[in-house]
Amino acid sequence: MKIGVPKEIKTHEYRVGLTPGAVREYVAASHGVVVETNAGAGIGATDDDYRRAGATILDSARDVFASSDMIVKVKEPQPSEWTLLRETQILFTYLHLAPDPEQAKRLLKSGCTAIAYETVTDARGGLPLLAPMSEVAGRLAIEAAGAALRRYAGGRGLLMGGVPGVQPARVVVLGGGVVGTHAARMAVGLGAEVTIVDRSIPRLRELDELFEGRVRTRFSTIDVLENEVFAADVVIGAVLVPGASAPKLVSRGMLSSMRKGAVIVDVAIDQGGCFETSRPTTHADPTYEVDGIIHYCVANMPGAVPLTSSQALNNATLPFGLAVANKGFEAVLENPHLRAGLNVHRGRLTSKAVAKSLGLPCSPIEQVAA
Ligand SMILES: NC(=O)C1=CN([C@@H]2O[C@H](COP(=O)(O)OP(=O)(O)OC[C@H]3O[C@@H](n4cnc5c(N)ncnc54)[C@H](O)[C@@H]3O)[C@@H](O)[C@H]2O)C=CC1
Ligand SMILES: CC(=O)C(=O)O
Ligand SMILES: [Mg+2]
Repeated sequence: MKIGVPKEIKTHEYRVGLTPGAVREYVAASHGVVVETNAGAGIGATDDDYRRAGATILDSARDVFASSDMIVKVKEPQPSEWTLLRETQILFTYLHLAPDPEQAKRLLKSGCTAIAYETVTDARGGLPLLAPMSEVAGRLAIEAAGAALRRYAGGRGLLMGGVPGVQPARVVVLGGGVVGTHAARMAVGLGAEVTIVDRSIPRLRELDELFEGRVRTRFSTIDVLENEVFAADVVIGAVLVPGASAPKLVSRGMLSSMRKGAVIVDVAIDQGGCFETSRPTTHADPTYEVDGIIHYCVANMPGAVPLTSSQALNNATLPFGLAVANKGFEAVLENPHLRAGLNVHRGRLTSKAVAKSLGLPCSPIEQVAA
């Protein structure tokens, strides 16, 4: 199969779909790889590095899309890429379609087969292609919150861990999955007072054991959410219902009862965000203020640390990408975890959660594969 890697063009997105090391693996498995010139610039990989790995360098995204059976990317296609996608082409990337009807419409119209990293599953019930970026984003969330808490940035003027004799920041993490756990680890490490709110009691038990009493865990109810959010200096939004739009846990009305200068980092923004007042921002202009509360809602946080992120992402995507390259759509049909990743096929939506969030019909895979 011919695999194509265009350069990422989302604002300040420096990751790359395939690293030179991953290209070697595809080439070793007898696949051809074409890479857009400068696609690896963000991780310091030159065109020559890709040539040495066995890739052919092409001058434009148009050429890459035109000559590939499968496109491996990082972020959802941007408007200029929509028209380059072809019928029967496989697209393997993050999509986050639930809160993005325009993207869904374009993918359906293209006739392509789109596998979304964020809904591919594993045998343990996890999301193996989302997890590495959630690890990165969770850790970055605390760095972002620390910067936004500074007075000149509009924040409360608080040091995350305080100093001896002074109250540290109160950090409340909504959702104790991968993002939430990694955010909590960073916040605990800095000396903050950390509470994790989740609606899964088994998960709260695991977190209690993992952190050995260094975080408070709370079961998510309206009362608990209000009490915790109103007393917080930092709230991290890290909930996920796979494939679906994020539940709105914090309304605009609640902001007026929060501490002025408190910081919201809505990591779940790629699924629409869990604060009513969240809207996607970019690394170029990451924060804005509503009712005295600083909002940070960057939808591609890991793009800021592309060396770490591209490596971690490629480690996770490689076995799945190779399976598709080796077997084509048959790989999706025979592997339930890749099947969970299939969002769009030949003009139909195949993910129940995505279709429900978009209010569109869902076609089971048996129908679309026929
Ligand atoms: N902005 C960015 O750059 C990035 C965003 N993300 C996003 O971060 C979000 C979280 O991802 P993960 O941590 O990997 O998900 P996860 O599935 O590991 O964890 C989600 C947690 O949310 C909990 N939850 C669900 N509904 C809840 C509710 N109503 N109240 C309380 N808890 C609830 C679940 O029980 C689960 O523990 C996703 O939307 C993901 O796409 C991930 C990476 C980068
Ligand atoms: C998960 C995701 O959306 C990202 O890494 O940008
Ligand atoms: Mg995203």
